[in-house]
Amino acid sequence: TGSSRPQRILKAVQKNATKGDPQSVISAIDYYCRHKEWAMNVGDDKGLILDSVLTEVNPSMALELGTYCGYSSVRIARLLSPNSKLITVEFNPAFAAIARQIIAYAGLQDKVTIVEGASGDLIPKMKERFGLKSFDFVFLDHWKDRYVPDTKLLEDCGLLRKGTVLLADNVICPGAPEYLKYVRNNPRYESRYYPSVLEYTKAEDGLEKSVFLG
Ligand SMILES: O=C(NC/C=C/[C@H]1O[C@@H](n2cnc3cncnc32)[C@H](O)[C@@H]1O)c1cc([N+](=O)[O-])cc(O)c1O
Ligand SMILES: [Mg+2]
Repeated sequence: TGSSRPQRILKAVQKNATKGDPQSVISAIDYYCRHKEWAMNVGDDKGLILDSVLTEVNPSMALELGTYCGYSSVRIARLLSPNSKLITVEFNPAFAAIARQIIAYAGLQDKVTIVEGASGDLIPKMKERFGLKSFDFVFLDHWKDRYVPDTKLLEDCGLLRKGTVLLADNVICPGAPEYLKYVRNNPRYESRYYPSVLEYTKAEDGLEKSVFLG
């Protein structure tokens, strides 16, 4: 049988990027997915917004839901301060295996922990497993109908603190309408929409940044 799209993305990284250079890994994936084969990475346009929000928050503990090939894990981890960590959750073992190799190729394996499993099962175990109090930053980029239940779960498990920033991909395309309703009409969140485009296309999409007010 042939290769998978994630495997072809890994090959493109190994062929075109420089080991230990996160920016070259990001550029290699963006080039491949823009010119050869589309893939659901947050991409370069929305990636710049992710970078700026992340730099502003400067999280010690970051969480990503939906690793896929690890593109946004690399984008996030490359901007973390020393001793800061990213935990990224992925339930497809094949995708997790590719992401692990791409994150390692970028030289960011010491900053990123990939946890295999379903977010709904793993979130309640995070405190005990990682001895953490709360997350400073959460990037939501997994199945869009999981954004609301997992946000509620993060609240209920005491994993959000006053000021934690949630950043959600695809709130327009494919869309996360229930999530927008949840965070925008909620006194516990201060929400703002960052307009952009769907990765590697001209279609409208954007990121929703929501600050948890405690
Ligand atoms: O569907 C999209 N993303 C879903 C992402 C899914 C990824 O997160 C994992 N996952 C899902 N629920 C999970 C629960 N727990 C753990 N991993 C999970 C899946 O195994 C996959 O690796 C999408 C689609 C488009 N699009 O244009 O169609 C564009 C985008 O930017 C997208 O993000
Ligand atoms: Mg996405």
